[in-house]
Amino acid sequence: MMATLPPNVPAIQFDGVSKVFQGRSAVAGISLKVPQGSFTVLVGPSGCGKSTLLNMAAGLDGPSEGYVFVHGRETDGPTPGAALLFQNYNLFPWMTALDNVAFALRNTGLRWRAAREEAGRLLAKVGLAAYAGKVPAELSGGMKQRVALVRAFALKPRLLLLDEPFAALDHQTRKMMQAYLLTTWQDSGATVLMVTHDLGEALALADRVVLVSGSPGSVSGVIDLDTPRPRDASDPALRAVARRLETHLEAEVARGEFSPAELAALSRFITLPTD
Ligand SMILES: Nc1ncnc2c1ncn2[C@@H]1O[C@H](COP(=O)(O)OP(=O)(O)OP(=O)(O)O)[C@@H](O)[C@H]1O
Repeated sequence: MMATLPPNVPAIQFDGVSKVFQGRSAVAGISLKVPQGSFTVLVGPSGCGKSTLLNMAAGLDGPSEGYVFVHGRETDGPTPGAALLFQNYNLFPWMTALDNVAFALRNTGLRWRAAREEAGRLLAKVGLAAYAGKVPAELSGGMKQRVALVRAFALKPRLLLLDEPFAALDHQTRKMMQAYLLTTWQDSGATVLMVTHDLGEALALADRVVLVSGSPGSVSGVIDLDTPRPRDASDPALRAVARRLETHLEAEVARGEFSPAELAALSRFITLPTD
């Protein structure tokens, strides 16, 4: 069991963090606090260092300068209690979807039988009851991603690091997975740090949107959202935040931080879907 932290200690703190790869700076001078239990979303153009920040929070890589603290401790190797979800699933290829999830549940202390029952219930929640007995090679990319998210939550992480987890999903499945993520996060008390290229998704889910821009990347804006969820696209408070985001991004284009094509790709989503 992990010790309870005083509530004012951030789940993640980047303190003056820079990262250099082969002489090239990926991020520079990042100072950012991710509050415990928050849902924080990183948004920014391709190559500004969002995945680099997630990797450092996961303890898979260390900063070249500055400090990364997770749950009050400086990172030094894989972060205990953190689950990472990238786009490449990382499911065990020889195990069925059910056993991939049950295996994670076993790590939380359940016996196989109870773990399999619970895994079946969780897979049903994301529309995969009929696919529980399939191995990953028999599943579509979107299905594998759903299994991977269910498995990540089954580990009961204190910190969930998500790198564009829904990018490969169709609109309907994406909505379902966003709803699943939101309710599971609300029930778990975990901290979520998620990268997305979809501003509508950021507005629908986040407590806090962190804008990263430039090369090397740095934090160019932080927008807090406190409108209740599920969020309504016609809510004037949400509209106001969407406008602030748009204004911010337009200023970034004017400064050459984003290309107009990148802005167009981001803003495609800024109008919140109504369903
Ligand atoms: N292991 C590595 N070795 C060398 N360069 C790297 C490595 N990881 C990242 N980089 C470089 O660091 C910069 C930031 O990469 P990163 O993947 O963090 O950006 P990103 O914002 O997540 O991009 P995207 O939105 O396209 O996924 C890029 O220039 C990338 O090429």
